[in-house]
Amino acid sequence: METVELRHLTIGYIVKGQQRIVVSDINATINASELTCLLGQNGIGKSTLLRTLSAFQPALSGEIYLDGTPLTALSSRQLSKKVGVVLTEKPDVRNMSVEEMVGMGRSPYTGFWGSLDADDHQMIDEAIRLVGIDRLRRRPVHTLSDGERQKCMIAKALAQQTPTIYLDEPTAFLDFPSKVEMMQLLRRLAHEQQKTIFLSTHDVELAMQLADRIWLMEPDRLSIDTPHQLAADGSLSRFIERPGIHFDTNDMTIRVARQT
Ligand SMILES: Nc1ncnc2c1ncn2[C@@H]1O[C@H](COP(=O)(O)OP(=O)(O)OP(=O)(O)O)[C@@H](O)[C@H]1O
Repeated sequence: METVELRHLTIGYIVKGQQRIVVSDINATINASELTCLLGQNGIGKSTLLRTLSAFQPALSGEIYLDGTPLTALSSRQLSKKVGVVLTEKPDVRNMSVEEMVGMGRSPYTGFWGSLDADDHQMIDEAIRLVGIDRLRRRPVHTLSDGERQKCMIAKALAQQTPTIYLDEPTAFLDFPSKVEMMQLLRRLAHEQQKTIFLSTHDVELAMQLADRIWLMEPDRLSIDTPHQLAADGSLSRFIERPGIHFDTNDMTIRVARQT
């Protein structure tokens, strides 16, 4: 069980020598055995947070602890055995098959050029089966559709067999049933394998139904609670409701008015 703890974490960028703070002083915990969904409007800082948690970019200040160990104390090899990451960047690969790409998830254990043993192959097969891309396994990754590639990159993170997985908009390109299946799979992995799963999404209705906990990022605050509690205290209405968009807090559904 791995728990992620953020202490006084300030995230953002250095632009022309000046700090550009995106979110300041985050104090929070991401729990193991839970699916946690990060919601917030465009440009609010979701990717920045995920990249900072994954050590792809430095925090401006504060600390991130992975099961009590500061993230900055871990080597990249140690980190790759603890945290699997699926970001939105397209992988820059040619002539690598889906099976080989998913196999790259095993590289923390085998080394980049290391050979895969029977256990590795079993984990690769299992990851491919779980995300439902068996028929794509021999296809070159650069020929996949956006949704197919997204599933492939999620399978790679699953093959990595880490206790923590961060995903930036993992359902963005998926068709509707695939979005549901992917979120259900990630929820199941959190519950059955005690994984810590933290993902950003714009699929608000799915997050409300399937997340154990929601992080709602807004310009002046970060609210963290169960979907029901965030509905009950008005946070989700504040985030969702606009003229012509109504959020029903009781059954947690969104209704959209026809304008004409
Ligand atoms: N390299 C960068 N340098 C400076 N500012 C950046 C950089 N990358 C992103 N930003 C800014 O940081 C803020 C947060 O961006 P981020 O990508 O984290 O938002 P997001 O919540 O993931 O948005 P979206 O839902 O649109 O993907 C935005 O104002 C963005 O313009």
